[in-house]
Amino acid sequence: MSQQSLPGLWMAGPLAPDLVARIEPQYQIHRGWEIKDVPAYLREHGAGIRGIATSGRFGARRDLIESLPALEAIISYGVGYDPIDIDAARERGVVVSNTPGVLDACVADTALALLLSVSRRICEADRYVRGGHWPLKGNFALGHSMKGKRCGIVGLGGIGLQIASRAEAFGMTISYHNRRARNDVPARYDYAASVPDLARDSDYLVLAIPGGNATKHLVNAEVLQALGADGYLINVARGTVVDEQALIQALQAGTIAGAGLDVFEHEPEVPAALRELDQVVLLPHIGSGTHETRQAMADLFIENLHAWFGEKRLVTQVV
Ligand SMILES: NC(=O)C1=CN([C@@H]2O[C@H](COP(=O)(O)OP(=O)(O)OC[C@H]3O[C@@H](n4cnc5c(N)ncnc54)[C@H](O)[C@@H]3O)[C@@H](O)[C@H]2O)C=CC1
Ligand SMILES: O=C(O)C(=O)COP(=O)(O)O
Repeated sequence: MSQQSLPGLWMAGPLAPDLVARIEPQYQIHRGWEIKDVPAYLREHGAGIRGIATSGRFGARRDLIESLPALEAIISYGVGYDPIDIDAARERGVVVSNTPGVLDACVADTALALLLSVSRRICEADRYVRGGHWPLKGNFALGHSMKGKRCGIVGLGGIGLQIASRAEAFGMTISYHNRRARNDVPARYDYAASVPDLARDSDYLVLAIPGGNATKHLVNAEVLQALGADGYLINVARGTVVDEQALIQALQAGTIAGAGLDVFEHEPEVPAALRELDQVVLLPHIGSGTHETRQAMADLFIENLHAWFGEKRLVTQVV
């Protein structure tokens, strides 16, 4: 096939090089982030662009979706699709896929790593040894045991359920908040009708809910107050779910005990006020960041891509 007759793909940002190398022979890739004059480029090439290849980071805005007349499908890498304008896609009859399921275990592992780190003060203790404080100041301060503590999960979906089973293995009890109670989860998981209610009854409030407008600042000053001075916040969801300024104030005032955060409101920028706090563990959005999981995500992304352009179907369809 000549390059011209391959399906055209608008790539919204630099996806993993090995993924791009795998699809490059079968698609004509337009590297959107490298194009200076997008309107002029689209006037010339737009008619051949049938797909957008993107991720939960790069998204797909309404203006891009509306400016591609031949667009059929948005294929996204990652499960979260909050920066993809789903309404715009639906209005245009454009289908959207993501990569759910294959990353659940990995992201749940990250959540548990954060739970352990804040409870046992692992990162602080590491800094204590490296800083040469041990011989001078003696034994390090005590942490908290996770056994017997209450783990409240906001968003009991694919990732949330894997967090629940791991937390149970550490001897924790599980409660959760979703829009509705689930009847397909263990009956011992208590349902809380609101996030403040869940926070009030939790020692650890763990966020595993989608981002976007519907969940923006769901965790605010009221929720943090409800979590209380002995409570910890763990966020492996999206930075936008938490009012970051309210979180900083709660941590500085000791309204909550600490936080473990993989995601931030304006990542990769992380407020200096958070970086200064010892009781906070900060990760650079590595929830799904293992070789194995990224490979599985790339495989599912490519399955969706080929399924759409080969058979007009998607394996994991959002809309
Ligand atoms: N830190 C990281 O690297 C990663 C973060 N994520 C984030 O985790 C999120 C969850 O992923 P999955 O578990 O695969 O999704 P999922 O769709 O399986 O689960 C989400 C759960 O949240 C619930 N929910 C959705 N909106 C809600 C609302 N407004 N109020 C209450 N409950 C609500 C749903 O009913 C569902 O049970 C993703 O959307 C993504 O933003 C996902 C992968 C990696
Ligand atoms: O799948 C998701 O939603 C993710 O957050 C995955 O992380 P990434 O954006 O691929 O680093």
